[in-house]
Amino acid sequence: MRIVVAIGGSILMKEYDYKKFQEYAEILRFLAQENEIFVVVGGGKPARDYISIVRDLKCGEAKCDDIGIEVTRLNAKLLILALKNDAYPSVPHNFQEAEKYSASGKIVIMGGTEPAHSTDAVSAILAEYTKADLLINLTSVDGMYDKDPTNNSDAKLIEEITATEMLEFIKNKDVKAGTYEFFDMTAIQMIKRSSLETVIANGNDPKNLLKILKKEKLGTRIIAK
Ligand SMILES: Nc1ncnc2c1ncn2[C@@H]1O[C@H](COP(=O)(O)OP(=O)(O)O)[C@@H](O)[C@H]1O
Ligand SMILES: O=c1ccn([C@@H]2O[C@H](COP(=O)(O)OP(=O)(O)O)[C@@H](O)[C@H]2O)c(=O)[nH]1
Repeated sequence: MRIVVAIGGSILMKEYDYKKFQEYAEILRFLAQENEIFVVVGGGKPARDYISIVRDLKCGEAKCDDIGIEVTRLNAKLLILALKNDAYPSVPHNFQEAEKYSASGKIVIMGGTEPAHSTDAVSAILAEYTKADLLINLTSVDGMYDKDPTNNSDAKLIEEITATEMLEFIKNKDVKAGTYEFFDMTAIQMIKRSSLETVIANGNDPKNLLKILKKEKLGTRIIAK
């Protein structure tokens, strides 16, 4: 299968330590034996720290996004280093390069591409661009909830949701650099228009990737309609 995996920056850069990169490298290496794998890496707290400096410098949101992209690319480079020869050595700047690099047979790891969306959108566009069979979005919570589970103890996990319902749910969310809340509009629109089989799950345990591929009931499944 051809699989695009989005790993939230809040997962890889939670503790600023090598262990999570190493754990993901092992799981991705195993999956790559039977599947074609693309990974899109987010920015996490480092991205937000840099973005806040650019914002304070009054450079505008697009320049904030630009710096955020640089951080996602740095995080992608760290995962490439953890994967050693199993990953393509360069971080693609765009989807054409990502597809070209995958011809090497190695795992392609990318970060952001251009302003005004998040790496969730990059992973959905990449999945459409490469006609992937599955898009997996690994985040810091178990999936999509009916409200932010970090601030609401009574938040309930949504096991299945249509892309249309998701668009309705997030339509008033903030789209400033660094705050593409939970899942961004572009990502959902791509999932819908390309009928991308999509699962959102908790990436704190990399082994959840294996459970998803074994079709275990996990996280939130997005029905692309
Ligand atoms: N409806 C929701 N369902 C799940 N998480 C949500 C929701 N609304 C807001 N969030 C917040 O979104 C966070 C995950 O998004 P984000 O911090 O961007 O992580 P990632 O690094 O995966 O992109 C969660 O920690 C949660 O607090
Ligand atoms: O294609 C992209 C990817 C990322 N970003 C910027 O980089 C930040 C970090 O990316 P993301 O939010 O996806 O990281 P994560 O949510 O995983 O921390 C985003 O908030 C945007 O400001 C962007 O402008 N274009």
